[in-house]
Amino acid sequence: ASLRTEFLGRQYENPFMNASGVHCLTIDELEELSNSKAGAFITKSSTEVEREGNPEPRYYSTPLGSINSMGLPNRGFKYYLDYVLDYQDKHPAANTPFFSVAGMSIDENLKLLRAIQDSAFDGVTELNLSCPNVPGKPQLAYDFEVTEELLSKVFSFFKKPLGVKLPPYFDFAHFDTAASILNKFPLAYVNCINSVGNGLYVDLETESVVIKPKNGFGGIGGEYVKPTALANVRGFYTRLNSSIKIIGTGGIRTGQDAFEHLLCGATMLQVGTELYEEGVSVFERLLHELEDIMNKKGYTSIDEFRGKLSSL
Ligand SMILES: CC(C)(C)CCc1c(C(=O)O)[nH]c(=O)[nH]c1=O
Repeated sequence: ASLRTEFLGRQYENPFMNASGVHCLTIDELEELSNSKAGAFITKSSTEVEREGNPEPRYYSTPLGSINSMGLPNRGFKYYLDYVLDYQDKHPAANTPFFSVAGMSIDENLKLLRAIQDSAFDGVTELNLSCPNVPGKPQLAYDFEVTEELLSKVFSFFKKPLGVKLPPYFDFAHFDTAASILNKFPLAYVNCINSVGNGLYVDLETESVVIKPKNGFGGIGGEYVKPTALANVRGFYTRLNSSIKIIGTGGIRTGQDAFEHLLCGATMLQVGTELYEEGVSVFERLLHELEDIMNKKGYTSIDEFRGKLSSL
């Protein structure tokens, strides 16, 4: 079986990549991804100015996944733009890494995207819509009016391939409303899902939370979130114009999880918690496990089953 994947007119050896935020903060980490079996990779969401992020502990592994409140630590926009432009020069034949942006305000997002538009960057840009809104209002992607306003402004000048990273939705009315807004724009893809917001993990022995920021509240990843991730992949796959592709993120720990995301309609697959736990060798394991499942089922390519989930 072949895992070759076409995405936005580019050919990838396989659909696997890191989830933004995991193993992609420094050039060393990015280079390790570049030299791994991952089919593609993406930078940590960046802001204009370097950020230290929240006090530690801010990430905690649990038996079933992870909880994090990193606080958007990153080396600053220029660090990552310099890296991807240098990568383009050094690897002219390879696919350029994806570039993730998470401004702390609408204006900052517009400023960063304008800089990308005006640069020589020829890759794919991911706009993290889990970025904060004005205090007292929910994250951007849960504020439909502001999301539509932002995307209208973005697409008035941004002409390079752009996807959006979405938090999970849990109500069909939200799937419908979000999809009706996203369908208005020439988006390259939606990436479902970001971590499940504001979970809480309790340590029985210490009778305390396990991360310092936000009194222990943080985004949940790993096995906990796979059913929600699959629902969001499927929910948008069945609602969006076929020109808007899906990246599946959330709960991918085995080749089986990867197969399920593809069956629900995903094209690329992002790995977060499992990559954090296992390191970049996770990609070799995942692609072999996915290949084995495809061989057992008699599939020679992913196109034969992508999106073909049956209803009963
Ligand atoms: C939550 C934000 C800090 C606004 C964005 C960065 C981010 C973080 C983070 O840097 O805390 N963690 C996640 O699981 N997803 C994210 O999108």
